[in-house]
Amino acid sequence: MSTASPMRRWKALATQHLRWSSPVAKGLVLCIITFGFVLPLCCHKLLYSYYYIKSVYLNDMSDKFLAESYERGEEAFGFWKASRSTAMSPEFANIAKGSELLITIVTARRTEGREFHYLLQVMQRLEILLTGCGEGRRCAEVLVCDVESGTMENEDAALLESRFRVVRRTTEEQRGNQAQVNIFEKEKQDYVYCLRKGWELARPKNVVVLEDDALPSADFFTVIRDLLSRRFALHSLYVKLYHPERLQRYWNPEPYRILEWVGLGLVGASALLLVLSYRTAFTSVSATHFLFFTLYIMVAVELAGRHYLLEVRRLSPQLYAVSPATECCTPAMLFPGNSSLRVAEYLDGSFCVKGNAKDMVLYQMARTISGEWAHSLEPNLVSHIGAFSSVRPNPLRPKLL
Ligand SMILES: CC(=O)N[C@H]1[C@@H](OP(=O)(O)OP(=O)(O)OC[C@H]2O[C@@H](n3ccc(=O)[nH]c3=O)[C@H](O)[C@@H]2O)O[C@H](CO)[C@H](O)[C@@H]1O
Repeated sequence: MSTASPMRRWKALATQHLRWSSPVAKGLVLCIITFGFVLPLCCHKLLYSYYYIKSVYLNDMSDKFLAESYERGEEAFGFWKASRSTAMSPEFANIAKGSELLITIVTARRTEGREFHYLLQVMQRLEILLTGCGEGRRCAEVLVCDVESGTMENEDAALLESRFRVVRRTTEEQRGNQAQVNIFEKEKQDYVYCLRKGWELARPKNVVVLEDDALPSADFFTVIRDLLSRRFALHSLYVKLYHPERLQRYWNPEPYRILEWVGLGLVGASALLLVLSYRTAFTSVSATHFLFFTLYIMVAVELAGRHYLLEVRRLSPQLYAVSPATECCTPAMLFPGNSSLRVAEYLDGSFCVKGNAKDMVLYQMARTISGEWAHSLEPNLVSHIGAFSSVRPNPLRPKLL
Protein backbone atom coordinates (compact mmCIF):
# COMPACT_ATOMS: atom_id res chain seq x y z
CA MET A 1 0.00 0.00 0.00
CA SER A 2 1.31 3.48 -0.92
CA THR A 3 2.24 5.68 2.02
CA ALA A 4 2.64 8.94 -0.02
CA SER A 5 0.40 11.83 1.12
CA PRO A 6 -2.43 12.96 -1.26
CA MET A 7 -0.58 16.27 -1.76
CA ARG A 8 2.53 14.48 -2.94
CA ARG A 9 0.55 12.21 -5.24
CA TRP A 10 -1.19 15.25 -6.79
CA LYS A 11 2.16 16.99 -7.32
CA ALA A 12 3.61 13.89 -8.96
CA LEU A 13 0.59 13.64 -11.27
CA ALA A 14 0.78 17.34 -12.18
CA THR A 15 4.52 17.10 -12.93
CA GLN A 16 3.92 14.06 -15.12
CA HIS A 17 1.16 15.87 -17.10
CA LEU A 18 3.05 19.10 -17.46
CA ARG A 19 6.24 17.59 -18.81
CA TRP A 20 6.96 19.33 -22.15
CA SER A 21 6.41 16.13 -24.06
CA SER A 22 3.05 15.35 -22.42
CA PRO A 23 -0.18 15.91 -24.42
CA VAL A 24 -1.59 18.32 -21.79
CA ALA A 25 1.45 20.59 -22.01
CA LYS A 26 1.37 20.47 -25.82
CA GLY A 27 -2.32 21.40 -25.82
CA LEU A 28 -1.66 24.25 -23.43
CA VAL A 29 1.16 25.63 -25.56
CA LEU A 30 -0.98 25.39 -28.70
CA CYS A 31 -3.78 27.34 -26.97
CA ILE A 32 -1.41 30.01 -25.67
CA ILE A 33 0.15 30.50 -29.12
CA THR A 34 -3.20 30.53 -30.95
CA PHE A 35 -5.35 32.55 -28.59
CA GLY A 36 -2.62 34.66 -27.04
CA PHE A 37 -0.51 35.54 -30.08
CA VAL A 38 -1.69 34.45 -33.53
CA LEU A 39 -5.37 35.46 -33.31
CA PRO A 40 -4.76 38.78 -31.53
CA LEU A 41 -2.18 39.66 -34.18
CA CYS A 42 -4.45 38.73 -37.08
CA CYS A 43 -7.77 40.02 -35.72
CA HIS A 44 -7.13 43.15 -33.66
CA LYS A 45 -8.33 45.37 -36.52
CA LEU A 46 -11.39 43.28 -37.39
CA LEU A 47 -14.49 45.18 -36.27
CA TYR A 48 -16.58 42.12 -35.44
CA SER A 49 -13.88 40.08 -33.76
CA TYR A 50 -13.51 39.71 -29.97
CA TYR A 51 -9.91 40.83 -30.44
CA TYR A 52 -10.89 44.17 -31.96
CA ILE A 53 -9.20 46.96 -30.00
CA LYS A 54 -12.10 49.38 -29.75
CA SER A 55 -10.23 52.02 -27.81
CA VAL A 56 -7.57 52.31 -30.52
CA TYR A 57 -9.44 51.85 -33.80
CA LEU A 58 -13.16 52.55 -33.37
CA ASN A 59 -13.14 56.36 -33.63
CA ASP A 60 -10.95 56.44 -36.74
CA MET A 61 -12.86 53.63 -38.42
CA SER A 62 -16.21 55.30 -37.71
CA ASP A 63 -14.96 58.63 -39.08
CA LYS A 64 -13.63 56.90 -42.19
CA PHE A 65 -16.98 55.16 -42.68
CA LEU A 66 -18.80 58.50 -42.41
CA ALA A 67 -16.36 60.23 -44.78
CA GLU A 68 -16.74 57.50 -47.41
CA SER A 69 -20.51 57.54 -47.11
CA TYR A 70 -20.53 61.33 -47.42
CA GLU A 71 -18.44 61.10 -50.57
CA ARG A 72 -20.72 58.45 -52.07
CA GLY A 73 -23.70 60.64 -51.16
CA GLU A 74 -22.19 63.67 -52.87
CA GLU A 75 -21.45 61.61 -55.95
CA ALA A 76 -24.96 60.19 -56.04
CA PHE A 77 -26.45 63.66 -55.60
CA GLY A 78 -24.37 64.92 -58.55
CA PHE A 79 -25.37 61.89 -60.61
CA TRP A 80 -29.11 62.31 -60.08
CA LYS A 81 -28.98 66.08 -60.50
CA ALA A 82 -27.17 65.64 -63.80
CA SER A 83 -29.65 62.97 -64.87
CA ARG A 84 -32.41 65.55 -64.62
CA SER A 85 -30.66 68.03 -66.87
CA THR A 86 -29.62 65.36 -69.41
CA ALA A 87 -33.24 64.16 -69.50
CA MET A 88 -32.38 60.54 -68.71
CA SER A 89 -35.06 58.26 -70.10
CA PRO A 90 -37.88 57.61 -67.63
CA GLU A 91 -37.36 53.90 -68.30
CA PHE A 92 -38.32 52.70 -64.84
CA ALA A 93 -41.16 55.16 -64.31
CA ASN A 94 -43.69 52.86 -65.96
CA ILE A 95 -44.31 49.86 -63.78
CA ALA A 96 -45.30 46.71 -65.64
CA LYS A 97 -47.99 44.63 -63.97
CA GLY A 98 -47.47 40.99 -63.05
CA SER A 99 -43.65 41.13 -63.11
CA GLU A 100 -41.50 38.57 -61.32
CA LEU A 101 -40.15 41.05 -58.78
CA LEU A 102 -40.99 44.49 -57.43
CA ILE A 103 -38.48 46.43 -55.36
CA THR A 104 -40.14 49.01 -53.12
CA ILE A 105 -37.93 51.54 -51.38
CA VAL A 106 -39.49 53.17 -48.32
CA THR A 107 -38.14 56.64 -47.73
CA ALA A 108 -38.78 59.53 -45.37
CA ARG A 109 -37.03 62.88 -45.23
CA ARG A 110 -34.21 62.82 -42.68
CA THR A 111 -33.55 65.75 -40.42
CA GLU A 112 -30.16 64.45 -39.34
CA GLY A 113 -27.73 62.98 -41.85
CA ARG A 114 -29.51 64.53 -44.83
CA GLU A 115 -26.23 65.48 -46.45
CA PHE A 116 -25.40 61.79 -46.86
CA HIS A 117 -28.22 61.32 -49.40
CA TYR A 118 -28.79 57.70 -48.39
CA LEU A 119 -31.73 57.24 -50.74
CA LEU A 120 -29.74 58.56 -53.70
CA GLN A 121 -26.86 56.23 -52.90
CA VAL A 122 -29.20 53.24 -52.82
CA MET A 123 -30.91 54.25 -56.06
CA GLN A 124 -27.61 54.79 -57.84
CA ARG A 125 -26.54 51.28 -56.87
CA LEU A 126 -29.89 49.87 -58.00
CA GLU A 127 -29.63 51.77 -61.28
CA ILE A 128 -26.40 49.88 -62.01
CA LEU A 129 -27.70 46.50 -60.89
CA LEU A 130 -31.09 46.70 -62.60
CA THR A 131 -29.62 46.48 -66.07
CA GLY A 132 -27.31 43.58 -65.27
CA CYS A 133 -29.77 40.75 -65.89
CA GLY A 134 -28.92 40.35 -69.56
CA GLU A 135 -30.87 40.50 -72.82
CA GLY A 136 -31.80 44.12 -72.26
CA ARG A 137 -34.45 43.24 -69.70
CA ARG A 138 -34.63 44.88 -66.30
CA CYS A 139 -34.13 42.74 -63.23
CA ALA A 140 -37.15 44.14 -61.43
CA GLU A 141 -39.77 46.85 -61.36
CA VAL A 142 -38.97 49.66 -58.93
CA LEU A 143 -41.20 51.82 -56.78
CA VAL A 144 -39.97 54.63 -54.55
CA CYS A 145 -42.45 55.09 -51.74
CA ASP A 146 -42.05 58.55 -50.24
CA VAL A 147 -43.86 58.58 -46.90
CA GLU A 148 -43.00 62.18 -46.08
CA SER A 149 -46.21 63.94 -45.26
CA GLY A 150 -44.92 67.06 -43.52
CA THR A 151 -44.76 70.47 -45.07
CA MET A 152 -41.12 69.91 -46.08
CA GLU A 153 -40.48 68.08 -49.34
CA ASN A 154 -38.34 64.94 -49.48
CA GLU A 155 -35.92 66.51 -51.96
CA ASP A 156 -33.98 63.34 -52.67
CA ALA A 157 -37.13 61.47 -53.63
CA ALA A 158 -38.21 64.37 -55.85
CA LEU A 159 -34.88 64.16 -57.67
CA LEU A 160 -35.65 60.59 -58.72
CA GLU A 161 -39.00 61.30 -60.28
CA SER A 162 -37.66 61.69 -63.78
CA ARG A 163 -36.33 58.14 -63.76
CA PHE A 164 -38.44 56.11 -61.33
CA ARG A 165 -42.04 55.91 -60.21
CA VAL A 166 -42.37 57.79 -56.91
CA VAL A 167 -45.60 57.47 -54.95
CA ARG A 168 -46.87 59.63 -52.11
CA ARG A 169 -50.09 59.73 -50.14
CA THR A 170 -52.72 61.88 -51.78
CA THR A 171 -54.08 64.83 -49.79
CA GLU A 172 -57.12 62.70 -49.04
CA GLU A 173 -55.00 59.78 -47.83
CA GLN A 174 -52.96 62.19 -45.73
CA ARG A 175 -56.11 63.52 -44.13
CA GLY A 176 -57.16 59.98 -43.20
CA ASN A 177 -53.73 59.44 -41.68
CA GLN A 178 -53.55 62.52 -39.51
CA ALA A 179 -54.16 60.95 -36.11
CA GLN A 180 -51.24 61.71 -33.77
CA VAL A 181 -49.30 58.51 -33.19
CA ASN A 182 -45.85 57.73 -31.86
CA ILE A 183 -43.02 57.54 -34.41
CA PHE A 184 -42.84 53.72 -34.32
CA GLU A 185 -46.52 53.36 -35.09
CA LYS A 186 -46.13 55.94 -37.86
CA GLU A 187 -43.17 54.02 -39.28
CA LYS A 188 -45.31 50.87 -39.29
CA GLN A 189 -48.26 52.61 -40.94
CA ASP A 190 -45.93 53.99 -43.59
CA TYR A 191 -44.60 50.49 -44.23
CA VAL A 192 -48.11 49.11 -44.59
CA TYR A 193 -48.98 51.92 -46.99
CA CYS A 194 -45.96 51.10 -49.16
CA LEU A 195 -46.66 47.35 -49.13
CA ARG A 196 -50.23 47.93 -50.28
CA LYS A 197 -49.34 50.59 -52.83
CA GLY A 198 -46.77 48.29 -54.39
CA TRP A 199 -49.31 45.51 -54.73
CA GLU A 200 -51.97 47.82 -56.11
CA LEU A 201 -49.68 49.26 -58.78
CA ALA A 202 -47.69 46.21 -59.83
CA ARG A 203 -49.43 42.95 -58.75
CA PRO A 204 -45.95 41.42 -58.68
CA LYS A 205 -45.15 37.76 -58.16
CA ASN A 206 -42.69 38.66 -55.39
CA VAL A 207 -41.76 41.80 -53.48
CA VAL A 208 -38.57 43.10 -51.89
CA VAL A 209 -38.92 46.07 -49.55
CA LEU A 210 -35.78 48.09 -48.88
CA GLU A 211 -35.44 50.85 -46.33
CA ASP A 212 -33.79 53.92 -47.81
CA ASP A 213 -30.42 53.25 -46.16
CA ALA A 214 -30.02 49.64 -47.32
CA LEU A 215 -27.36 49.47 -50.02
CA PRO A 216 -27.72 46.31 -52.16
CA SER A 217 -24.65 44.16 -52.74
CA ALA A 218 -23.34 43.41 -56.24
CA ASP A 219 -24.91 39.94 -56.37
CA PHE A 220 -28.29 41.19 -55.11
CA PHE A 221 -30.49 40.04 -58.00
CA THR A 222 -28.63 36.78 -58.61
CA VAL A 223 -29.11 35.75 -55.00
CA ILE A 224 -32.78 36.82 -54.95
CA ARG A 225 -33.40 34.75 -58.07
CA ASP A 226 -31.69 31.78 -56.50
CA LEU A 227 -33.66 32.20 -53.27
CA LEU A 228 -36.96 32.31 -55.11
CA SER A 229 -36.10 29.09 -56.87
CA ARG A 230 -35.70 27.27 -53.56
CA ARG A 231 -38.73 25.36 -52.37
CA PHE A 232 -38.83 26.90 -48.88
CA ALA A 233 -39.53 30.34 -50.36
CA LEU A 234 -43.03 29.28 -51.39
CA HIS A 235 -43.92 28.70 -47.74
CA SER A 236 -42.27 31.74 -46.27
CA LEU A 237 -44.05 34.82 -44.93
CA TYR A 238 -40.81 36.74 -45.34
CA VAL A 239 -37.09 36.26 -45.74
CA LYS A 240 -34.89 38.77 -43.95
CA LEU A 241 -32.01 39.84 -46.15
CA TYR A 242 -30.09 41.67 -43.43
CA HIS A 243 -29.20 41.13 -39.80
CA PRO A 244 -26.82 43.48 -37.93
CA GLU A 245 -23.26 42.21 -38.10
CA ARG A 246 -22.70 42.75 -34.39
CA LEU A 247 -25.44 40.19 -33.69
CA GLN A 248 -24.09 37.49 -35.99
CA ARG A 249 -21.94 35.80 -33.34
CA TYR A 250 -22.43 32.23 -32.20
CA TRP A 251 -22.74 33.64 -28.71
CA ASN A 252 -25.96 35.42 -29.71
CA PRO A 253 -27.58 32.05 -29.25
CA GLU A 254 -29.97 30.93 -31.95
CA PRO A 255 -30.59 27.16 -31.98
CA TYR A 256 -29.44 26.71 -35.60
CA ARG A 257 -26.24 28.66 -34.90
CA ILE A 258 -25.30 26.34 -32.07
CA LEU A 259 -25.73 23.41 -34.46
CA GLU A 260 -23.58 25.18 -37.07
CA TRP A 261 -20.96 25.92 -34.41
CA VAL A 262 -20.71 22.35 -33.16
CA GLY A 263 -20.77 21.03 -36.74
CA LEU A 264 -17.92 23.33 -37.69
CA GLY A 265 -15.95 22.17 -34.63
CA LEU A 266 -16.46 18.52 -35.54
CA VAL A 267 -15.53 18.96 -39.21
CA GLY A 268 -12.57 21.20 -38.35
CA ALA A 269 -11.29 18.76 -35.74
CA SER A 270 -11.56 15.81 -38.15
CA ALA A 271 -9.67 17.75 -40.82
CA LEU A 272 -6.97 18.84 -38.36
CA LEU A 273 -6.47 15.35 -37.00
CA LEU A 274 -6.32 13.94 -40.51
CA VAL A 275 -3.64 16.42 -41.52
CA LEU A 276 -1.71 15.85 -38.27
CA SER A 277 -1.71 12.08 -38.60
CA TYR A 278 -0.68 12.31 -42.25
CA ARG A 279 2.04 14.91 -41.87
CA THR A 280 3.53 14.06 -38.46
CA ALA A 281 4.22 11.14 -36.20
CA PHE A 282 0.86 11.82 -34.53
CA THR A 283 -0.62 8.33 -34.67
CA SER A 284 -2.80 7.63 -31.64
CA VAL A 285 -6.02 9.62 -32.10
CA SER A 286 -8.23 9.32 -29.05
CA ALA A 287 -11.67 10.69 -28.12
CA THR A 288 -9.90 13.24 -25.89
CA HIS A 289 -7.87 14.53 -28.86
CA PHE A 290 -11.03 14.80 -30.90
CA LEU A 291 -12.88 16.67 -28.13
CA PHE A 292 -9.94 19.00 -27.60
CA PHE A 293 -9.64 19.94 -31.28
CA THR A 294 -13.42 20.35 -31.63
CA LEU A 295 -13.43 22.87 -28.77
CA TYR A 296 -10.26 24.47 -30.08
CA ILE A 297 -11.84 25.16 -33.49
CA MET A 298 -15.11 26.34 -31.93
CA VAL A 299 -13.36 28.85 -29.67
CA ALA A 300 -11.07 30.02 -32.50
CA VAL A 301 -13.90 30.80 -34.97
CA GLU A 302 -15.98 32.54 -32.33
CA LEU A 303 -13.09 34.72 -31.18
CA ALA A 304 -11.98 35.55 -34.73
CA GLY A 305 -15.57 36.45 -35.66
CA ARG A 306 -18.34 34.39 -37.28
CA HIS A 307 -19.09 37.37 -39.54
CA TYR A 308 -15.86 36.80 -41.47
CA LEU A 309 -16.58 33.12 -41.90
CA LEU A 310 -20.00 33.97 -43.35
CA GLU A 311 -18.36 36.16 -45.97
CA VAL A 312 -16.94 33.03 -47.63
CA ARG A 313 -20.50 32.11 -48.63
CA ARG A 314 -20.51 35.01 -51.09
CA LEU A 315 -18.52 32.80 -53.46
CA SER A 316 -21.76 31.50 -54.93
CA PRO A 317 -25.52 32.24 -54.56
CA GLN A 318 -26.09 28.58 -53.73
CA LEU A 319 -23.88 28.92 -50.67
CA TYR A 320 -26.06 31.57 -49.03
CA ALA A 321 -27.65 29.98 -45.99
CA VAL A 322 -31.27 30.23 -44.94
CA SER A 323 -32.29 29.72 -41.33
CA PRO A 324 -35.25 30.55 -39.08
CA ALA A 325 -35.77 34.32 -38.86
CA THR A 326 -33.90 36.35 -36.28
CA GLU A 327 -35.49 39.15 -34.30
CA CYS A 328 -34.06 42.56 -35.08
CA CYS A 329 -34.41 44.92 -38.01
CA THR A 330 -36.05 45.12 -41.40
CA PRO A 331 -33.78 47.10 -43.78
CA ALA A 332 -34.27 44.52 -46.52
CA MET A 333 -37.11 42.01 -46.67
CA LEU A 334 -38.21 39.56 -49.33
CA PHE A 335 -41.93 38.78 -49.41
CA PRO A 336 -42.46 35.79 -51.69
CA GLY A 337 -45.74 35.40 -53.58
CA ASN A 338 -48.50 37.56 -52.20
CA SER A 339 -47.22 37.42 -48.62
CA SER A 340 -46.66 41.21 -48.65
CA LEU A 341 -50.43 41.57 -48.54
CA ARG A 342 -50.73 39.20 -45.57
CA VAL A 343 -47.95 41.05 -43.78
CA ALA A 344 -49.69 44.39 -44.39
CA GLU A 345 -52.85 42.95 -42.89
CA TYR A 346 -51.08 41.48 -39.87
CA LEU A 347 -49.18 44.72 -39.23
CA ASP A 348 -52.35 46.72 -39.57
CA GLY A 349 -53.84 44.73 -36.71
CA SER A 350 -51.00 45.57 -34.31
CA PHE A 351 -49.85 48.73 -32.56
CA CYS A 352 -46.19 49.69 -32.40
CA VAL A 353 -44.43 51.53 -29.60
CA LYS A 354 -40.82 52.01 -28.51
CA GLY A 355 -39.38 48.56 -27.81
CA ASN A 356 -42.02 46.94 -29.99
CA ALA A 357 -41.36 48.42 -33.42
CA LYS A 358 -42.44 46.81 -36.67
CA ASP A 359 -39.46 44.41 -36.79
CA MET A 360 -40.42 42.91 -33.40
CA VAL A 361 -44.08 42.72 -34.36
CA LEU A 362 -43.20 40.89 -37.57
CA TYR A 363 -40.98 38.44 -35.72
CA GLN A 364 -43.69 37.68 -33.15
CA MET A 365 -46.24 37.22 -35.92
CA ALA A 366 -44.30 34.54 -37.69
CA ARG A 367 -43.88 32.71 -34.38
CA THR A 368 -47.48 32.88 -33.24
CA ILE A 369 -49.59 32.64 -36.38
CA SER A 370 -49.91 28.99 -37.27
CA GLY A 371 -48.85 28.04 -40.78
CA GLU A 372 -46.60 31.08 -41.22
CA TRP A 373 -42.81 30.69 -41.42
CA ALA A 374 -40.14 33.34 -41.51
CA HIS A 375 -36.51 33.01 -42.56
CA SER A 376 -33.21 34.87 -42.53
CA LEU A 377 -30.52 34.87 -45.16
CA GLU A 378 -26.80 34.84 -44.38
CA PRO A 379 -24.57 36.64 -45.24
CA ASN A 380 -26.33 39.98 -45.63
CA LEU A 381 -27.54 41.03 -49.05
CA VAL A 382 -27.45 44.75 -48.24
CA SER A 383 -25.16 46.94 -46.18
CA HIS A 384 -26.73 49.30 -43.71
CA ILE A 385 -25.28 52.73 -44.50
CA GLY A 386 -27.59 54.83 -42.33
CA ALA A 387 -25.44 56.14 -39.51
CA PHE A 388 -28.27 58.54 -38.63
CA SER A 389 -31.68 57.16 -37.72
CA SER A 390 -34.89 58.87 -38.76
CA VAL A 391 -36.88 57.31 -35.92
CA ARG A 392 -34.47 57.40 -32.96
CA PRO A 393 -32.33 60.08 -31.33
CA ASN A 394 -28.82 60.16 -32.80
CA PRO A 395 -25.48 60.59 -31.02
CA LEU A 396 -23.38 63.60 -31.97
CA ARG A 397 -20.70 61.38 -33.41
CA PRO A 398 -22.15 58.05 -34.65
CA LYS A 399 -19.98 54.97 -34.15
CA LEU A 400 -19.82 51.69 -36.02
CA LEU A 401 -20.37 49.70 -32.80
C1 LIG B 1 -30.33 48.93 -39.40
C2 LIG B 1 -31.48 48.87 -38.47
O1 LIG B 1 -31.36 48.33 -37.40
N1 LIG B 1 -32.61 49.44 -38.89
C3 LIG B 1 -33.83 49.28 -38.12
C4 LIG B 1 -34.06 50.49 -37.23
O2 LIG B 1 -34.16 51.64 -38.04
P1 LIG B 1 -33.34 52.98 -37.80
O3 LIG B 1 -33.43 53.42 -36.38
O4 LIG B 1 -31.98 52.82 -38.37
O5 LIG B 1 -34.22 54.00 -38.67
P2 LIG B 1 -34.16 54.39 -40.20
O6 LIG B 1 -33.85 55.81 -40.28
O7 LIG B 1 -33.33 53.45 -40.96
O8 LIG B 1 -35.71 54.19 -40.60
C5 LIG B 1 -36.24 52.97 -40.91
C6 LIG B 1 -37.23 53.11 -42.06
O9 LIG B 1 -38.39 53.80 -41.62
C7 LIG B 1 -38.73 54.79 -42.58
N2 LIG B 1 -39.50 55.84 -41.90
C8 LIG B 1 -38.90 56.71 -41.06
C9 LIG B 1 -39.62 57.69 -40.42
C10 LIG B 1 -41.01 57.75 -40.66
O10 LIG B 1 -41.73 58.59 -40.13
N3 LIG B 1 -41.58 56.84 -41.50
C11 LIG B 1 -40.86 55.87 -42.12
O11 LIG B 1 -41.39 55.06 -42.86
C12 LIG B 1 -37.40 55.24 -43.15
O12 LIG B 1 -37.58 55.85 -44.41
C13 LIG B 1 -36.67 53.91 -43.26
O13 LIG B 1 -37.02 53.27 -44.45
O14 LIG B 1 -35.30 50.32 -36.54
C14 LIG B 1 -36.47 50.16 -37.37
C15 LIG B 1 -37.65 49.91 -36.46
O15 LIG B 1 -37.94 51.04 -35.73
C16 LIG B 1 -36.29 48.98 -38.34
O16 LIG B 1 -36.32 47.76 -37.68
C17 LIG B 1 -34.99 49.15 -39.09
O17 LIG B 1 -34.78 48.04 -39.93
